[in-house]
Amino acid sequence: MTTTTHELAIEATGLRKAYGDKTVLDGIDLAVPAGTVFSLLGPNGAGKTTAVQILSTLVSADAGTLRVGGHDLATDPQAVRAAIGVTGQFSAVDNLITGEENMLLMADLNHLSRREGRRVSAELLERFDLVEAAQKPASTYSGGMRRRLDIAMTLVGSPRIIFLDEPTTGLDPRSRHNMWNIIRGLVAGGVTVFLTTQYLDEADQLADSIAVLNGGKLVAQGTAHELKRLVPGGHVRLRFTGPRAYENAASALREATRDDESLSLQIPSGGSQRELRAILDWLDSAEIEADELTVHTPDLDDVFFALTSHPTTGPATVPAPAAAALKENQR
Ligand SMILES: Nc1ncnc2c1ncn2[C@@H]1O[C@H](COP(=O)(O)OP(=O)(O)OP(=O)(O)O)[C@@H](O)[C@H]1O
Repeated sequence: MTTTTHELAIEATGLRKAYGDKTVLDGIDLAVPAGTVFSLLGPNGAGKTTAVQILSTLVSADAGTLRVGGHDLATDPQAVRAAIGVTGQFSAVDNLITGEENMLLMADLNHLSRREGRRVSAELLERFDLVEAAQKPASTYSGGMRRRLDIAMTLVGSPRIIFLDEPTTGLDPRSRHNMWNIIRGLVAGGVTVFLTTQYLDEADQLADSIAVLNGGKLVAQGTAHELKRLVPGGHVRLRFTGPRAYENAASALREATRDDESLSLQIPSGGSQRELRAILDWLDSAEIEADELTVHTPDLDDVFFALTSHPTTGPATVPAPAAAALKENQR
């Protein structure tokens, strides 16, 4: 790590925003360490894009203390703008001109000299595999190429913080994986990435830290691992080939859920080494042999559904035992 958690690239305290009588962000606190990927998740209309628009100076907040790149958003938006790059759902790519012309236009907007602009454009077109397409109009580009060009254009100004608003929506699996590698490359170079996404596997793959937005509040925050521990659903599954062993095990393991058809038992478990050892020790001492043991941990889909199933109830959607589990986990 080249950074410490003391260096926060993005800091928000009490961020509020309402449109008319609709409160979109109802007092949000965020802390994103420099050089990490932070992912904001939430259902459609939760306010993810609004958060990006505010933090990137495009829209003003109603309240809150906000710092981006060490600069106060209220007093020094110009410095914030110089430190960040934004690629959104509505791309900055001009379809009527070529990829290279788009890049050079960006270089002009960033006040690079003609020579420096050409050098940076060529380097980025190469890095994002767009050299062959560089002389063709952007209107002929595929969705994946357009996103790559969009990010390349964002990087012309060498931002240290990048906001990526749903960067892989609509891309095929290969292009999504390409984009993930690009994001990993950016972070390896020390860039901080603020990512909004509706793809939970994307947050799982990329994010150091994830926050779930629902009903105007952050209903959970933590690593993917911590969030997965918030929801029940983790279990160990024991499968037996013979009905005798199955019945013996079922009558002894009272908390297990039976599946008589597949002769399997499901035991609630967080999947820790200690819990697995206890189950194995118990099987040994009861002289019962399971034919298969599998561990199921909840995935981010389980977490998302559990935390965002009540659109209007706000933070109370985090079940108390789950909140305790997270606290325990963070100790
Ligand atoms: N300029 C605006 N004027 C009025 N309402 C707005 C405006 N911009 C956003 N909203 C409302 O604020 C809410 C949050 O919108 P936002 O686009 O931030 O959500 P989102 O989480 O990014 O959704 P999605 O995943 O669908 O992109 C929505 O109800 C939206 O209709």
